[in-house]
Amino acid sequence: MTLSLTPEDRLFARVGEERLRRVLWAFYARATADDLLGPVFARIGPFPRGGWPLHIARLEGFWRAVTGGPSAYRGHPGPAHTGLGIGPAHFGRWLALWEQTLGEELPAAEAAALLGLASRMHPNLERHALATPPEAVRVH
Ligand code: HEM
Repeated sequence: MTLSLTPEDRLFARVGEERLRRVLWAFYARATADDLLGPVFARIGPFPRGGWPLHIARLEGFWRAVTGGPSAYRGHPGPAHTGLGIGPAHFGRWLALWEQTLGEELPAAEAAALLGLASRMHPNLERHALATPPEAVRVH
């Protein structure tokens, strides 16, 4: 019998949970120090303290889920990006830093796969980012 696993199913095992965690801490160290992205992440607290351990744990759950690993993540990434005041420039920078971090932390195939996943999520997340927050919608 042949197991028909997609590349994403095997991705979590290939990356490994320790390396995934290292990627996330390295990425957010970079993102929080970035002139464009940093101020947006201030809401989570001073990196690496404040709400960061919890936030990274949440993001780890998300990346475990999308790479086919065991995960208890049940969040809604789209709406989390509404009302932050971010747009295409932020996403462009986010993806550039993601690519840079992946290139430093992972072998080329795994780096490319994780970059591909984020690139595919980009349009949907950006659509949410540009949407009007529900609380700002005027009711006539
Ligand atoms: C393709 C690119 C991106 C991916 C894959 C991504 C992924 C995520 C995920 C999975 C969460 C957690 C959602 C939850 O709480 O369940 C999150 C939250 C967040 N993201 Fe992103 N993100 C991206 C781009 C960005 C950009 C460009 C910014 C701008 C700086 C940003 C800022 C944030 C912030 C501030 C939160 C926390 C929101 C809150 O709970 O207060 N993200 N992101």
